[in-house]
Amino acid sequence: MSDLRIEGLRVAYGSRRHPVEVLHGIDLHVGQGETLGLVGESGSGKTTVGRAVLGLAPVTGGRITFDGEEITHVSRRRRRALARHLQVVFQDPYSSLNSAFTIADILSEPLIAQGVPAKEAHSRVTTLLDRVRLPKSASQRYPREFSGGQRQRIAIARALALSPKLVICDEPVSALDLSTQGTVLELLTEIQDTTGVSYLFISHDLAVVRRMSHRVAVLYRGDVVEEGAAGTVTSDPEHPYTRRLLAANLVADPDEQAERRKARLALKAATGSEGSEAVA
Ligand SMILES: Nc1ncnc2c1ncn2[C@@H]1O[C@H](COP(=O)(O)OP(=O)(O)OP(=O)(O)O)[C@@H](O)[C@H]1O
Repeated sequence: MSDLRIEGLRVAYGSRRHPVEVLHGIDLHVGQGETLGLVGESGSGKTTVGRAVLGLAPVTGGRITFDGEEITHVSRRRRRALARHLQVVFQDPYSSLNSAFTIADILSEPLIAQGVPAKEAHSRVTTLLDRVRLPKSASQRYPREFSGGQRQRIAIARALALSPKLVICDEPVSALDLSTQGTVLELLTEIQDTTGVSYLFISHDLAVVRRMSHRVAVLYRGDVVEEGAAGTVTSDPEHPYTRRLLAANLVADPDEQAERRKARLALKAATGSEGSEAVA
């Protein structure tokens, strides 16, 4: 079973004296084998929702339950144990994999952290690589030897190592070119079909969310303004904000998008800004 419920979730950054609330009491539900797409413009709070589920955001109100257990605030020990069921794939496959380790080490590390003996963990690497359609020979290589799409497939393999019930996919294809995006999305769908894993699929791209999700929730400035079946929300939205989002997506020119993405990546490379953490 996999059942994630978010009820009245509030998150505030800043100091205790000067809190800045970025989620204003939102409700979301991700059922067994389901993909809930979470869409919204930059800064609407999407990543913060994922971080709150992983215990990485300052939650000030509401509750998060997973399979009936309240996980809003749990001990470090319990959080580590929960990592067995709750995993994450981040946007940036360049910084989410530790460049100092071989792929075999990267894929076996979550298993070892959960108490699987090293030898057995290493023996599972080939199966994991196979699942994301990478050859066995990849195991002795380093992240820098792979393309962006291949690295994202390695990140997906790592997230799957513990056979989690739910994976938070936070903009998992935004850093990839269009054809590579397709391959990675197809892979995520195939994995869901065979394993029954649930996804909380975060993206600013309504087209990607429409393709991946059973249901879609639209986040606007920290509030869920619309939620429903993916087809309905993305083709016949009720809320004016969703309509604007849809219009913006429809007029988006793929070449222009590619240019913007290139500029973002160049900026990231220059400033080293957008980091990401691994959750073992
Ligand atoms: N660690 C932090 N400290 C202070 N403010 C933060 C922090 N992380 C996020 N915020 C703020 O919270 C708001 C929501 O951010 P969040 O990253 O969740 O949005 P998002 O919808 O995922 O945006 P993007 O698509 O750009 O990643 C933004 O105003 C952001 O500036």
